[in-house]
Amino acid sequence: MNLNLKRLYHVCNPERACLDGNLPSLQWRIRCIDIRERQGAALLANDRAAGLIEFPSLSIPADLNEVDELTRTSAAISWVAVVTNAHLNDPEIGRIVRTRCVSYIRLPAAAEMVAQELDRAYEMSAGDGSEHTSANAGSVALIGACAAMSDVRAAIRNASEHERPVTFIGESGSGKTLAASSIHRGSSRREGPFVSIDCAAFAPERVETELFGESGGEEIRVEEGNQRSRLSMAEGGSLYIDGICELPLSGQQRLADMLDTGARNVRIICSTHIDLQRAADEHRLHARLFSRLSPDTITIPPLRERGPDIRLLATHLLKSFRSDSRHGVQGFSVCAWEAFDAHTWPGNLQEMINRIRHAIVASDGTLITAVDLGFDQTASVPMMSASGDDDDIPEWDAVELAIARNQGRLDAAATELHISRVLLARMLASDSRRSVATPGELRMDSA
Ligand SMILES: Nc1ncnc2c1ncn2[C@@H]1O[C@H](COP(=O)(O)OP(=O)(O)OP(=O)(O)O)[C@@H](O)[C@H]1O
Repeated sequence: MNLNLKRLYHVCNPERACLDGNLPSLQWRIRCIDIRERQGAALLANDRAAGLIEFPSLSIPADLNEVDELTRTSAAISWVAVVTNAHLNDPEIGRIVRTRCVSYIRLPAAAEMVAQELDRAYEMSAGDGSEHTSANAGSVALIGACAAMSDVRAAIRNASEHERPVTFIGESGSGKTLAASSIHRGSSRREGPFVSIDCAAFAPERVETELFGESGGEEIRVEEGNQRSRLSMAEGGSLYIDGICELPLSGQQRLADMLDTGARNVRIICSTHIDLQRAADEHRLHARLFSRLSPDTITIPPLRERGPDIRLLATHLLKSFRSDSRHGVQGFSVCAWEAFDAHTWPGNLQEMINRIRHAIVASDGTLITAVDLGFDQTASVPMMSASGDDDDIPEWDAVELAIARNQGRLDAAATELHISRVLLARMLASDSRRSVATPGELRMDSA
């Protein structure tokens, strides 16, 4: 027996369930939960588990109380709803889907898509919580799977192999400091110090001294208190100069001199949120420093342009911080995902971290909602599902004819109607004329 099977609870009315052909059979141990036989008992998920609620097979509204109770009491399971458009417009189903489920699948849905959604839900489930960590996000690797972040990682790897100054360009909170430290950690200087200075944090007359030390002297002491300059602290390692355009031009000139002569054993990494050419044109970047920095720049994309990485990062951050939760937060609800996707993230990763940390403490359930995350409301956000648009739905007369012509065989009828068998089964299950259906053919085997 394969002990590594993933647990899936399939909640449905087995007589009307239509997903049997579309559930992943490999790697999963599926248990069918007959909604008619449940009497309020919670499902205990000591291990990780995903759950699938097949709404089209249920009696609506009769079964909704049971589903509400089940998802409330079995919140350790990552629930995925299977719905039709009509279900999404039902206020009670909409509430359950938005606040208790981590995602939903709109019928018709391809088997691969169902498997993908269940995998994702399973990854989010926490089981007994043994994998909870309280990692500091500042110490984590640069997370991201989108093409732009793959390019960034490749550029970082490349920059780790040479000693030329590198400049990161990106919005506030997008990950420039983390990327700079990644270069240092990947370079031959990794055993040396990684020192940073935020030029915007000092008054213009102060920042140069902080960076280089007292002018004219040994460039060691920056003030009476024996404090060393950042350059001397970074000796043998890397110096990250955050906000290079905020360094006064005289300081930029000194930095260009230093790079020209190679006088210090310090690798220079800079960052700015504006384009270098523009900064030079506007005389915010010294011409000589511009020619030193411009050959090696790496642009960090804003979070709003990273597509699916937004969910990847949110999931990662939640795992990092959820041990702070009083209620054993397990994941995000559908409305939270929708809010994530709709938001423009002006504060980028830093904003996401702040929102998730706040939500973990604020949440009084096991799923974080849009409101927990500090988003105003959820109603205006359009519902989005993992599945694509519906097939063209055939007229009822055509459905009845096709079923009659094929002696009740749904596969053959669906082929004739040019729709998926799932859609046909769903139409039969959800319409009052479903007496034409042959329920026996739609049975879901329990495992
Ligand atoms: N791709 C990523 N994966 C994981 N964590 C990230 C990623 N990018 C940024 N972070 C985290 O987000 C936070 C903000 O990132 P960081 O400080 O590097 O941004 P920044 O661009 O330097 O911000 P600022 O311009 O305000 O200095 C940090 O805690 C960092 O560890």
